[in-house]
Amino acid sequence: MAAQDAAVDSLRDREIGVEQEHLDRVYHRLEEKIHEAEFLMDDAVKRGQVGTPGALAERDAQVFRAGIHLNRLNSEFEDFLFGRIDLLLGKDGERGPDGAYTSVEPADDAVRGDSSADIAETLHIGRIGVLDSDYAPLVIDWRAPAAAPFYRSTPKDPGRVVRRRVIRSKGRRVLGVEDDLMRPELTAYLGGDKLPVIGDGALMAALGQARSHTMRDIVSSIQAEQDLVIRAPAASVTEVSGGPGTGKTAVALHRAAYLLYQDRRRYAGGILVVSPTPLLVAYTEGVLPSLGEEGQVAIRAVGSLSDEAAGVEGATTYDEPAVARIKGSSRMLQVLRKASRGALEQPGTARRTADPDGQLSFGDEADETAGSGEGAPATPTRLRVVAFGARVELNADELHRIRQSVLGGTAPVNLLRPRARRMLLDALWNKSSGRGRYTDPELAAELRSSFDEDVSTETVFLDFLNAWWPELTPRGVLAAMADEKRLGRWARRVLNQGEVRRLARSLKRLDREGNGPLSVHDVAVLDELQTLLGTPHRPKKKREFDPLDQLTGLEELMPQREETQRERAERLAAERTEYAHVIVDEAQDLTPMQWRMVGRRGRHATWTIVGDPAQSSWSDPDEAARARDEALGSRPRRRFTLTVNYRNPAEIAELAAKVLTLAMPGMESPSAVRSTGVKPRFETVRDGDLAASVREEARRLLAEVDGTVGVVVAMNRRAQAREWLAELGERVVALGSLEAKGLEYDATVVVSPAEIADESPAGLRVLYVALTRATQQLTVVSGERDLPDEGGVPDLLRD
Ligand SMILES: Nc1ncnc2c1ncn2[C@@H]1O[C@H](COP(=O)(O)OP(=O)(O)OP(=O)(O)O)[C@@H](O)[C@H]1O
Repeated sequence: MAAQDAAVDSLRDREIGVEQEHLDRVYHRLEEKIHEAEFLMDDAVKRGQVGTPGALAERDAQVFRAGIHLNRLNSEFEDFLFGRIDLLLGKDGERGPDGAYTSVEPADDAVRGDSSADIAETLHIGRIGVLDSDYAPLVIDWRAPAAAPFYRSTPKDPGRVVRRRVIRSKGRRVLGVEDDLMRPELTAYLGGDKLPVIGDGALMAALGQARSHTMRDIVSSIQAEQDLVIRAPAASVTEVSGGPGTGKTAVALHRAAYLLYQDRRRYAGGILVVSPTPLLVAYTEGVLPSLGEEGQVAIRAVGSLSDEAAGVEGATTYDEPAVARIKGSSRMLQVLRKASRGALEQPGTARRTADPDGQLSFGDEADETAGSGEGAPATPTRLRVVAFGARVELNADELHRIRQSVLGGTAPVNLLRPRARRMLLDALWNKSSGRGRYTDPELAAELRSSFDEDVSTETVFLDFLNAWWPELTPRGVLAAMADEKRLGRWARRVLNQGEVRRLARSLKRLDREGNGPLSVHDVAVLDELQTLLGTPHRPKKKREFDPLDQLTGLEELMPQREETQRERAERLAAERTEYAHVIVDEAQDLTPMQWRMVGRRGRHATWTIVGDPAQSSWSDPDEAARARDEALGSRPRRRFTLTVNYRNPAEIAELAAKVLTLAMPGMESPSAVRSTGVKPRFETVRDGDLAASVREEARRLLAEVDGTVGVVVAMNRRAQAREWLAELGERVVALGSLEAKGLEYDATVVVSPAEIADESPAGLRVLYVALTRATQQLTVVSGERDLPDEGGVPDLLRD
């Protein structure tokens, strides 16, 4: 036995040596390329000094190319080279642009009658492609067509692949190799020797690794069904569904990298990834840089998607479910349409001004109303100006009619101000003595234009216009909705009284300008208001001219420039309002109002949408599905389903499936790819001390696993749970049930399933999410409310 082990070890060492030699060759070539690039940069600088337009253009082009080389080659990839495939002879002898043979199917005579065959081609796969000096491929970029068989080939459908090898390396050192044999029935030869096979597969090795607080890329172990999604053509909409842990998030991020590789020019318009929570953004944002992509992809939480509305920090608070339900619903749109127009009228407190008729007016003696009293200045109800030596006045009714007439139609309110101004002048003119003074049209027109000029530059008129048709801000309108009476008017026949009260109350945290903490659902409301209100055009400040700006993408490739790649990505994301491709992660959770917000960012985009209806925390999935359809319009869709759960061991998946049956009867669970033999544990609260029970369990799990422990509680226990765990160090995280979405931990503690399930109408689905976060171990801690049996199993999780 020992002799056999030693033989395996020496075979493994030999194969590691073989790959080490290859990696050495690759690095040697990379160094040559770096020297070339440095030379190009030097040369480019010299050319820049010549100063003729031709030389400058050439310099720019050279700097651009050299920038690409330097930036990519200097990137510290931890495992630059990670895969290899050994292939049979292909059907045709054609080579693709990367130097590899293109055929997927083996030639008819590739396998001999005695089931033996020769390896005709070996390809190494890495994060970027490298050609040797004769343009033969040393490493193929993982996204190139020639690399597809590395992911697609299976023993059932092997194509030309005989052996698929995952190479583990760090920097310049190869640490290990794991092989999968795709054609075990063959006796294959490589250079006359029998093809060796090491280990039993890379996938299991990857899945067994401890988790950290950031997601890893899966580039070396993408599975066939996932690869189909990643490389699906970009046209229109790609929809991916699949249960927890099937790799939807991973696939979506790899797809972003693939699309950029495939058509960088097209996606220079940016890729937006919409994530449900800031926690999931933080968890996933390292994946794209590890794939060599950064600048063009913006990963944003749905609560910070609308910069205009939310500011850079975004929203992190959550409304109670009943309020979230109102704010997210498409009924809200009707309310906002009315509010955005109604907010022009400001009841305010200023009615008690010194106007002789007891009315608020602008003009003559009684105008200084703005700023009097507390709260917003009231909307003036009279405009009085002096024209041709006489007073001309518009009363409340006349003003009302003008307002209604300007507001007819659907144009954004703030953009209607010039029209309002014009109609006011028309009305004043019609009442003035100027009208009818001349019959000659030219003279009449001249008089009219000097009337307009005189009246519209008068302070009285300007102040009136500012108060009567103020520029509205989304936050200001939102704050106006905190007034229950006004909101009641705007929501008539749309929301019932109870809903109006709840909604108004939830907005009381904002001050009059709308400053104050925003909830995640407020953001989509603000974004909608932004569209309904519009932004008046203001001339932009001119930027200084920089010739390098003309080369798109150059800044991203020039690490020595002041702005870092990340800063640039953030700036571009903030400046961008529309994207070339939109990826929606956890799409089942977007509310109708959020779909509208996201839809506006991808009006001309192609889309990738990943989600799982069984994990939806939105109470009316049908309504959300309709809103999704509206956002996507009639674009054709291509649908994929992922079926294998790579995260949870079978023991945990089985338990979660019980809740799935309650939450979505008839819905199938994905099949778990591995089993650990460790069953979930059930604990009940001891001595009524929930904190101590949870803490003790978290501590126990910390000792059991190498990586992270997540403790999931009902949303209203979030703050409490953080305190319970404060002393246990950084490997433990406390999460509200809605925050657990998309995340994973080596071990999790789910606290009181009943509390989580009762939290909202979608509570059972939220519980299903909570139960599917662990890669190794799960403990459920039950309180009284969970009605645990003698084994501690809560009511909801019993057979
Ligand atoms: N092909 C793969 N090779 C290695 N690991 C994988 C593979 N596919 C998925 N995983 C791992 O499985 C875990 C789950 O993946 P991911 O978070 O993308 O799933 P998901 O479908 O988005 O899950 P959920 O719906 O629960 O959020 C991650 O740790 C991911 O790295």
